[in-house]
Amino acid sequence: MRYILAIDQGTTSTRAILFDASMTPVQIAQREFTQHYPQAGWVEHDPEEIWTTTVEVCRAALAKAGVEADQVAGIGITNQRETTVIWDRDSGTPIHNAIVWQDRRTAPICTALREAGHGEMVHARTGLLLDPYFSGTKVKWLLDTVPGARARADRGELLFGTIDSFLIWRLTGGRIHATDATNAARTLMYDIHRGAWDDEICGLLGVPMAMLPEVRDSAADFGATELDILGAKLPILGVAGDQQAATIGQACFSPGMMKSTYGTGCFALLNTGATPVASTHRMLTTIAYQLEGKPTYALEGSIFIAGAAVQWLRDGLGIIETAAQSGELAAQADPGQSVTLVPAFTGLGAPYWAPECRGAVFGLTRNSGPAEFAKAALDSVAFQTRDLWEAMRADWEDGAQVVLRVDGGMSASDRTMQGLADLLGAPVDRPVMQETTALGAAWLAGMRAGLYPGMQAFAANWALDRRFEPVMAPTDREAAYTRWRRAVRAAMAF
Ligand SMILES: Nc1ncnc2c1ncn2[C@@H]1O[C@H](COP(=O)(O)OP(=O)(O)O)[C@@H](O)[C@H]1O
Ligand SMILES: O=P(O)(O)OC[C@H](O)CO
Repeated sequence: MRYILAIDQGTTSTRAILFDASMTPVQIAQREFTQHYPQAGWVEHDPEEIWTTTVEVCRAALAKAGVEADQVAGIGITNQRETTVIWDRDSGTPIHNAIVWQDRRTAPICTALREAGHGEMVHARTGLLLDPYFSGTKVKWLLDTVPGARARADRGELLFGTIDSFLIWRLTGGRIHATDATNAARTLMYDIHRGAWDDEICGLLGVPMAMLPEVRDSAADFGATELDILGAKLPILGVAGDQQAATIGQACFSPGMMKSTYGTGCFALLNTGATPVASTHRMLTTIAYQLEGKPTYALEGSIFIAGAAVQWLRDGLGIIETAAQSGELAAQADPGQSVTLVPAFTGLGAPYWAPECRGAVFGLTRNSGPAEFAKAALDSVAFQTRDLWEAMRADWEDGAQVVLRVDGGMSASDRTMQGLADLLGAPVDRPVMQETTALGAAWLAGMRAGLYPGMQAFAANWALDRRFEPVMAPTDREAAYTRWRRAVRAAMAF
């Protein structure tokens, strides 16, 4: 029997999932790691902890499955995107903690670039907006702030990478400095049309191009692991950012297919085919995957708070003990109240891009209590998705035909998924296979290894668990959505 090992290095935990030759997950190991919040709005990870948890989970998944490393045909890596690491080329030692995608410290750099009139050029080339979310301004901050960093970077001593690159560098014993096109597309330094790093943007950010990894296809040869790490030299054959890997795992291979993943945040990607679509509604243009040198593009809407609103009910307000209780509590809400939560705890992402905005609750009465807060939190996820849905369908000519597939921890909530279908006025499909992100990475590697089938056979494997059909009256739907839009405007004005 031969296997594929998928590494899923996420924002809060590192996981390894072992898939067998029929693409079935047979074993999983997971480790949470420390979140560092040095100041309000700052989020860091220790790259050494990311590395040690990665090695631990790989070893643990193999050991629990009783599988020897030499039975593994290849490794696929998928990762939290945008999170930025800079390390020393010789020692492999990071010069600072990783700056996480959620970190807002570079908002002033973004404002300065925008005020200097660079926004349109950056958007046209990278498909992204000048927001602290993306890696480029994080690299600039590190080079400007860590003593001696810029001089070392200029001398060619330092390397930049997103988490995939850092893991590839470590796994291959410092031999390969590479990334894939989906991760490169999140850095703010990569021209998604030319498929090349952009020297003008790198110049604006003061990033020497020698620091940047080589960009490869998502299914490609990324070198082999050092023998002593897992007990065999295993080829790394697939790499993709986690939201792109989920798009692949959901088999959204045709234009018009959209996936939305509900974890801490929510990330929706709409496959738009071989031609990039420039958004006029503040969506991002990104690369869904790149195979045999050909990029397939997507429109993306990124929302920072989805399941995190449920965590807030649990940890902040203490009104539920488990995430799953949120649905039961919300079901008890008074239908006569319209309590609306704008969960802008870390600013608002797409389509508002308002890093300074903060959360707000509207429509409270003397009778508003835990049930109304729970309902408002779950509804906020559907409202935010509706914002993306409207923007993407307006951006894309065949918008009326979009098919939506959902996944992520919060898609387990039937109430939230029904609310979503109601608010979109469109069906929502939830697959049987919930490990879509790991599956996407595994498929890239397994296909490259010759163990897994090609795209069409893989797509035929996708199986529906449940379709949620809209049942809400259209007038109620539009009234609710209008209330949400008003609430967002008010929160932003505050
Ligand atoms: N049954 C549920 N109802 C509502 N929210 C849920 C439910 N189960 C999980 N969640 C939420 O989903 C999130 C976890 O999803 P996951 O995909 O593991 O996230 P991530 O990969 O971002 O850590 C948590 O924020 C949690 O609050
Ligand atoms: O690690 P996740 O699942 O929260 O995903 C993070 C995204 O890739 C950020 O863009």
